[in-house]
Amino acid sequence: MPVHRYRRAAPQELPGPGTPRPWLDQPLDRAPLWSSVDLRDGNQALANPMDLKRKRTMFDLLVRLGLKDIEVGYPSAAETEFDFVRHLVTGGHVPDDVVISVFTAARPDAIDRTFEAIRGADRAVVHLCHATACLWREVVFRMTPSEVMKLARDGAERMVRLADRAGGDIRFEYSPETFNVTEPGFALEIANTVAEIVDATPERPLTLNLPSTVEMHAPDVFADQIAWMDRNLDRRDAIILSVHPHNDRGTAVAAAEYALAAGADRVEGTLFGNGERTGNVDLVTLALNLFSRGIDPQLDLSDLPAVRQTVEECTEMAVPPRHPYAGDLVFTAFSGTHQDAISKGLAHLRDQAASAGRAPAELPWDVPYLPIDPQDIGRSYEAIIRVNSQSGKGGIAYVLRSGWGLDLPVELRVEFAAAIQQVTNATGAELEPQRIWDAFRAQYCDPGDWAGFTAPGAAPGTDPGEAADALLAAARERGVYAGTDRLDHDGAGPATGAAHACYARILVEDRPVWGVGLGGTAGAAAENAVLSALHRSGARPQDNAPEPQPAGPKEGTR
Ligand SMILES: CC(=O)SCCNC(=O)CCNC(=O)[C@H](O)C(C)(C)COP(=O)(O)OP(=O)(O)OC[C@H]1O[C@@H](n2cnc3c(N)ncnc32)[C@H](O)[C@@H]1OP(=O)(O)O
Ligand SMILES: CC(C)C(=O)C(=O)O
Repeated sequence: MPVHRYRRAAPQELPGPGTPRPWLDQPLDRAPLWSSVDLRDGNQALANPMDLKRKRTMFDLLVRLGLKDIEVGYPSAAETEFDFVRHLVTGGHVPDDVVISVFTAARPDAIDRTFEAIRGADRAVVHLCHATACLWREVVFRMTPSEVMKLARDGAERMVRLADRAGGDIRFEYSPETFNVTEPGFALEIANTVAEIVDATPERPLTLNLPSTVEMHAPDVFADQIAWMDRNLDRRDAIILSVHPHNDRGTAVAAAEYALAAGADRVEGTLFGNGERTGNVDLVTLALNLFSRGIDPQLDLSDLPAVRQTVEECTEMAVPPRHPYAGDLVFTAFSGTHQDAISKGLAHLRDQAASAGRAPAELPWDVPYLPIDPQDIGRSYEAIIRVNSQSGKGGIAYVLRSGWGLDLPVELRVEFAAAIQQVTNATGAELEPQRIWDAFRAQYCDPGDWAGFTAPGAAPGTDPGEAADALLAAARERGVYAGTDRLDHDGAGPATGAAHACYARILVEDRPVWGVGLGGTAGAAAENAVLSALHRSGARPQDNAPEPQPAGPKEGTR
């Protein structure tokens, strides 16, 4: 690896050692101002940029989620971009509490076209942007620092002139693109200059947006850069300090969280982090990180699967299975010990709720391995536990409980889990819940040759213990000597097609054998359980039975 080709970044100097760095030890305690750039930064990174219909779908979604600050496009870049802004402005599609912003490069033609796009708007933000870092100045613009300063000046002055003429409440955003790799003194000077030109005041603040256009530093270094700007800007009270983290190092979320704690007021990002290269900071993750710590994110993410579906349709890109909060697998455990802990945690929550006379959803969430309750964001418990060779009895029992309402006795769980592990070891693949259920029924709920065997004179609806004893007594008449070792009965879930379940362990020549029965009554379930156990034991009813031998039934333990 040619490591010599890369340089270590000089960290941002903050005055004096021991200067407080609240981002290192003070967690966020409120939601920031959110700004979505899905329709601009997200859109410009798509293979097929959104057409008008997809843009509108995305816009409506952002509004529904509660975004009040939405960058809707780059009107001078393409026809669709321009037309979409006109569609929103002339159609009156921007709700009263939402402000749209439009992006422009610092070029006179681009700025003019941007103002054409928002003509007639009651209010809008014009977002001026150009790179400021040395590499961009020298290689891309081929300009000196003072020429780049002039680019900013000219752009800002032109915006102010056009805004004066436009009428409406037009405000400004300025982004020194590549801020994070710009010399801090130059970034500060150019930001102060723009704030002065637009005459930023607390009543009409400038949004100063500081991007890590290409994320190059660790999150704490970015936070130091933000803190330094926060502490040194001339008109800090007239500035909405915004960050725009990209995710090249995979730390955009951490960088945004630190930057907010370091003094930023606002964060620009996209849903699920779509954007250039590795993407923009993911607003969903940021918001749900706040939510998971008991802070109202001020965004409605209560139906995250629907949000994801719309975003996938608009971007034509899939959210990966491990994506925080939204991915298919992020609330799923395959591994046995995790499954065991999750199912115990869920049962504990249910028990707590029952004893408090409340619904589980009303209690504080504290379930091992699950940072939030999937149901709080519109996800279900269905896929929490999936079974493969890494799974254990807890997970398998969970599948039968959640899908079929069967709560297996612990010893039966162990036995059945061993059978399932043989299958998963052999196939090396996941076993779907339906196949687990099929295997369970085939193994434990089949009376085989004993089907239709009845105890003479047994009344329907008999008590389960009596029903089992009566059947075993009848079996003795047919030469099969067995006694009940254990009998547990319980309700069964609707998916079983029966109201009752019974788990019978009988002793056949001192050999314990489990059988499971389902039935419309507890007695019928017990009979079916005993018959299945008899069948599993290998014993067959004989027509000419020898003398019956007594067998001592024992009490059930549940
Ligand atoms: C960090 C960001 O995300 S910034 C937003 C980037 N978004 C996009 O690029 C998507 C929209 N597309 C564009 O911007 C297109 O490049 C267009 C259509 C607007 C312009 O296209 P073209 O006029 O053909 O220019 P092209 O993109 O090839 O070249 C860029 C030129 O603009 C200059 N430039 C680049 N960024 C800026 C800027 N922010 N302000 C002023 N000039 C800029 C470059 O130096 C270059 O100048 P040169 O021709 O003198 O060398
Ligand atoms: C325009 C700016 C904010 C940007 O998108 C970036 O620097 O990544």
